[in-house]
Amino acid sequence: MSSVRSGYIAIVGRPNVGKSTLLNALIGEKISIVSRKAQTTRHRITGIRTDADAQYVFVDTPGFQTQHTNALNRAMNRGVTQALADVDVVLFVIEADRFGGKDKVVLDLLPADKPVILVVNKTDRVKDRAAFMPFLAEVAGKRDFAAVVPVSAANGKQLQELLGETKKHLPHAELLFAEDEMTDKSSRFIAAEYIREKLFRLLGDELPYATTVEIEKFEEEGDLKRIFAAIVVDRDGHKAIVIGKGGETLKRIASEARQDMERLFGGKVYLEIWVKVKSGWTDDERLLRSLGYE
Ligand SMILES: Nc1nc2c(ncn2[C@@H]2O[C@H](COP(=O)(O)OP(=O)(O)OP(=O)(O)O)[C@@H](O)[C@H]2O)c(=O)[nH]1
Repeated sequence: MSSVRSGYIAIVGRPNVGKSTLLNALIGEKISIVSRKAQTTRHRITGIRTDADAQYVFVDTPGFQTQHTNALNRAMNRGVTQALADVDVVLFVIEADRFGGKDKVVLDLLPADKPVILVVNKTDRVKDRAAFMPFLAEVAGKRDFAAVVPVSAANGKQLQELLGETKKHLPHAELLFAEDEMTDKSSRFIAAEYIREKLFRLLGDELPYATTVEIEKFEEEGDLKRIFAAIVVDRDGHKAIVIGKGGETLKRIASEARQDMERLFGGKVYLEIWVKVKSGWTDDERLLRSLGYE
């Protein structure tokens, strides 16, 4: 049996409990964007943390990111539960000072037979320590949690404990992802990867084989990033596919990629994308290199 553990983890919870902050705190600087191959799997990988003895692969569970309860309900119907069936362990995040209806909605979605760790976040905000213990006990009684771990994602408190509890539920397995599949590439590269990922997701089989993304300008002003990107195709017909009827496809690609970037970069993003035809670009070695395909 391998002494290394490696598995999939979903971070769920109602909007605003700190899921993105927690993910970023757990994976640190090492941001891993999925390769094209990996995107064909059911989950989108949002980050990978590799320690000497464990690899934690965090996956996105669509539906939990939303601010809108209606959309959350719709997502539930689309089978969020099913998506969770594949992960090894679920981190269910709540805030340290409340457990409300929306938390309950999420909790009720979690498969009964899956290890779920209750992550009580934002402990730095707890003022009334005497009231916190009974609160913890009450929430902890709402299901058979694999563990209960109070943390502060923002201050990096108790994250080792959380990783330790999480690790117990990862299968003994060789690394799911080789070290070289993990990147700590530049924001520029990540921006391009997000757009590629949307292209792949929205166009699927229709995606023209020779398509790539070029970041033409990447400007930062405080918290705001202005990103100008081109989707490069090699035929006019392909351009039409990427743009879609009435520009719908391109609009969706841009809007979804922008939301992902804002989540990852933690600030506002202004994203402008256009589609460029460069015939025969696949043969142009210099261009390929400039796009990161060396
Ligand atoms: N005080 C405190 N604030 C936190 C902590 N973790 C996250 N926050 C704040 O809580 C807010 C929501 O955090 P996010 O990480 O965006 O929450 P989320 O669950 O990913 O939110 P959605 O994307 O809407 O689902 C932000 O303002 C964070 O700065 C924490 O440990 N302590």
